[in-house]
This record gives sequence, structure tokens and C-alpha cells, in this order.
Amino acid sequence: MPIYFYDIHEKPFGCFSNFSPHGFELDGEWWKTSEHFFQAHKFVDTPYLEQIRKLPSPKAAFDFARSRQSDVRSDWRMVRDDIMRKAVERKFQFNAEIREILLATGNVLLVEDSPVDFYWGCGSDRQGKNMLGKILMEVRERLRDL
Ligand SMILES: Nc1c(N[C@@H]2O[C@H](COP(=O)(O)O)[C@@H](O)[C@H]2O)[nH]c(=O)[nH]c1=O
Repeated sequence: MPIYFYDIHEKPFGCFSNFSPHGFELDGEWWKTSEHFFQAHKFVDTPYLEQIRKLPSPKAAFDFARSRQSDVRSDWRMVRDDIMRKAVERKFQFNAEIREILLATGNVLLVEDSPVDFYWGCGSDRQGKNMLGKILMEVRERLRDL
């Protein structure tokens, strides 16, 4: 049975969402959530990166980036998976309690059950790409081998 996650309040797997409140240090800065890191890195050579880093919530980071769509770096589609990988891996390296939750899922399929996102999640028909689930499974593999 796959594990479907999305809502951060749903235990125990809500912590797999990028909106979960598990911060980490990365590139010499503190990031409140992996969503902050991901959304901030849509921008280069603008103050937006730092502005997003300081926003109080992942939803605020998401909304800020959405509202500046025309300033998103032109190579975003080429780099977004690597940026997501970097944020998610660090989040689970840094937070031992959720690392244990991830490792305890063994080899079970992880799926971001977003009703609207067919790239990071599975979308409303559950046929989407599920890139976030795939990245979590990759990270799980790497952390297991440490
Ligand atoms: N929108 C959303 C989540 N989806 C997250 O939104 C991000 C996709 O952003 P973008 O590439 O800009 O469309 C990505 O991190 C995905 O996991 N998750 C949640 O818990 N709650 C939300 O409300």
C-alpha cells in the first residue's frame, strides 16, 4: 500500500510535505522549511531570495514566488529537481525525528497526494509525475546507506 501524504497536520507522514515546520541550515543560512528554500531559489540576482527566506510561513513563500512568476530564472525547469533534492535531503539530515519516520517506511511507495499538482504530486487523477515522492524515496535510499 502506497503512503499518500499532503496535509502537514496528518500524522505521522505530514512531515514529508515541504510545508512541514522542519527547518535546517543550508549554504550558511537558516531555512524555516524546505518550501522556503525551494521557492527562494526560483530567483537569482534579485533581493527576492533573501526576502523569501525571511517570510514567516511556507505559504507566504509560495505565494510570494507565485506573484513574481515573470522574474523566475529562465533555467528553472532545468534546475528545479536538483534544488528540491538538495532541500529535501538536508531537511531529513538535519531533523533526526523525521529521518526515522522516513527510514521506517522501508521501500513503500511515497506519493504527494496533491489534488492540483501533477508535477511534484500525483494530481487529482493520481497519475501525475510525483516528483516530490520520487525525491523522498531517493533521499530515503541515500540516508539508509549512511
Ligand atoms: N501547494 C502545496 C504543496 N505543494 C508544494 O508546492 C510546491 C510546488 O510549487 P510550484 O513548483 O511553485 O508549483 C512543492 O513544494 C509542492 O510540494 N504542499 C503543501 O503541503 N501545501 C500546499 O498548499
